Amino acid sequence: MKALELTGLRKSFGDHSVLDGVSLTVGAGEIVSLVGASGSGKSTLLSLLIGALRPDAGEIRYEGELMDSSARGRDRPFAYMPQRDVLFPWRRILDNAGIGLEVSGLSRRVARGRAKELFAPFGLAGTEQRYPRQLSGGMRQRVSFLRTVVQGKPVLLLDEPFGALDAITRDELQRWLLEIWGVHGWSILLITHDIREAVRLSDRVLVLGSGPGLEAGESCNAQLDAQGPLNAGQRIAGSRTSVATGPSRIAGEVAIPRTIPRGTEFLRDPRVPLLEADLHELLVAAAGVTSSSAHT
Ligand SMILES: Nc1ncnc2c1ncn2[C@@H]1O[C@H](COP(=O)(O)OP(=O)(O)OP(=O)(O)O)[C@@H](O)[C@H]1O
Repeated sequence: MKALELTGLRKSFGDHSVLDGVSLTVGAGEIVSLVGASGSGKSTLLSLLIGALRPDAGEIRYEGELMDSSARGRDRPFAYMPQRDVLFPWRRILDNAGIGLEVSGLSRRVARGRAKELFAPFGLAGTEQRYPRQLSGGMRQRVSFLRTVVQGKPVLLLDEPFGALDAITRDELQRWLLEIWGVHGWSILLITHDIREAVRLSDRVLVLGSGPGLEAGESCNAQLDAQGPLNAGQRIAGSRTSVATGPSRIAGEVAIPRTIPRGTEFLRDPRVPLLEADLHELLVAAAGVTSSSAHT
C-alpha cells in the first residue's frame, strides 16, 4: 500500500523551472529520505505537499486518493515539521506543543490535554511549564516533533529536523526517532543534507537532481543481498546518472537493507560506508558535478 504517491510533479517560478516530473512513493510505515543539492527543490516539493504552493502539473495521492490542489494544508493527511525550530518564545512548552491543534480549531484546553499525553513518551515530562529558551536545542526539536505528530496525521514531512544540532545530539535524536517510529509506524518523507542520517533512518533514499531519472520502481541496489556486505560490482548497477543541470526530478534511489542495525552499532556495519559512497556519487552526479571516482 502506498501512503504517499507523487506523479509527474512540475513547478516553475516564472521562467525558472525547479521541478520537472518528480514521481516518488512512500509506502505505509516506510521512511523515505530525499537528498539533493542546495536549490534542487526539496523544500519546494514539501510546499507542494502541504498545499502552500500549487503544482503546475502532476498529482499527489494519499492511499490512492487524489489530493485536491486547492485543499489547504490542514485538510491533508500530512503533518509538516519545518527546518527551523519555530517555537513561540512567549508561549510555554505545553502551549507550543498544542498550537497546531488550536489552529485546527480545538480549544486551548483540549489541545493542551492531547499534547500533554505525549510529553512522557517523548522524554519531555517536566518541561511543560518552561519556555523554549529554557530548553536545549535537542529538547526543542523534540517539542517541534511532538507538535507535528500530535495532529494525528499518518504521513510526516520532516524538513531537515536535526540539521541544526551537534553530532552527539543528532545521534541521540536519530535513535529516539527510530524508537518512537517503531511504536507509531508513521509514513515519513524526510529531507536531509546528511548522507549518514539518510542511510541510518531510511528504507530508501531518493536523490533529487537534474539527472535523467530512473524508471518507476527501479532501485539502484534493489538486488542487494540483504544479509551480506555489499559487492562493489552490484552496488549501483543501473544507477549511473548523466551530468546535467536544470530542473530536478528523482535522479537515483538507494535501498537500505533493513538488516543494518540502526542503534549504536550502526557505524560498525561494513555496508554503511559503501552505501554512503554510493549515495555521495549519485548526489554529486545529480547535482551536475563530475565525480572522478564514479563506477563504470
Ligand atoms: N517562492 C519562490 N519564488 C521564486 N523562486 C523560488 C521560490 N521558492 C523557491 N525558489 C527557487 O527554487 C529553487 C529551489 O529552492 P528550494 O528552497 O526548494 O531548494 P532546496 O533544495 O530546498 O534548497 P536547500 O537545500 O538550500 O534548502 C531555488 O532556486 C529557489 O531560489
